[in-house]
Amino acid sequence: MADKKLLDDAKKLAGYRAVEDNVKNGQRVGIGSGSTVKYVVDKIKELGYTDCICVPTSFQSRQLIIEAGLKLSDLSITPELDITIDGADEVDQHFNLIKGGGGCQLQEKIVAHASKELVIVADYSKDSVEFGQNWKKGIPIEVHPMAYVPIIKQLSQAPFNLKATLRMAVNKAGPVVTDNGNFVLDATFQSLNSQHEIEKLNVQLKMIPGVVEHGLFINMTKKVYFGQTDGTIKLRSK
Ligand SMILES: O=C[C@H](O)[C@H](O)[C@H](O)COP(=O)(O)O
Repeated sequence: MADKKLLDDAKKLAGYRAVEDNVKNGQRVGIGSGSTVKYVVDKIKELGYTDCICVPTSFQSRQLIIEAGLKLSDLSITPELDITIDGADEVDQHFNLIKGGGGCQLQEKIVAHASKELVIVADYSKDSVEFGQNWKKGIPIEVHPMAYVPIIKQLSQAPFNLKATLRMAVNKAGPVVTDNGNFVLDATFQSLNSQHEIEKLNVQLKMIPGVVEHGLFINMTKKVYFGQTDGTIKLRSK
């Protein structure tokens, strides 16, 4: 298992640099969720960008914005954003993202879609060549609670052939309940070999009644900052 301090330092590098390179004071900024995004908010605060209007993607990121004393908004007040900076659980060579390890995929995708640009910040462990190479927990799928059993069944069959399990809470009895009151399934797969297959799955999952959103983010980002163990940053862009 990767050293926690190394990972944390790498997250910080990526989060800080992404803000320095991409955010200007006064912009409308979507704030992603997860442990890496904390450093994004820290840097916006440190730079004194108090005119930035920040739209959160979860309860956690809302708290980060409030605690940093930054301007909080939402999509009903600020429906168009200049940029969103968010983390990811995996980024492959084609910039396919797996997100939702923290259960925030629904609001994250909505906010990213409302943004002109999505910039991803991550530590080196998220950097993959092949899809699913590093992230073994499967694709997070947010579902309406009443539908979770039929959806698990449907996912196990063709054309999906996914093995989905209900994500269970750690310090609470029962399932994880998202910020939107839904459940999360984690769907592992045997092989998703081509970009075509991944893109097909991206659409097919959304067609299942009861699936609210999923953690595949395809064709949504062109810029990813990976913090490295040696204190450098690997920037991948297209
Ligand atoms: O649901 C959580 C989000 O998609 C996160 O952005 C993702 O899990 C990455 O989180 P972290 O920065 O903690 O690795």
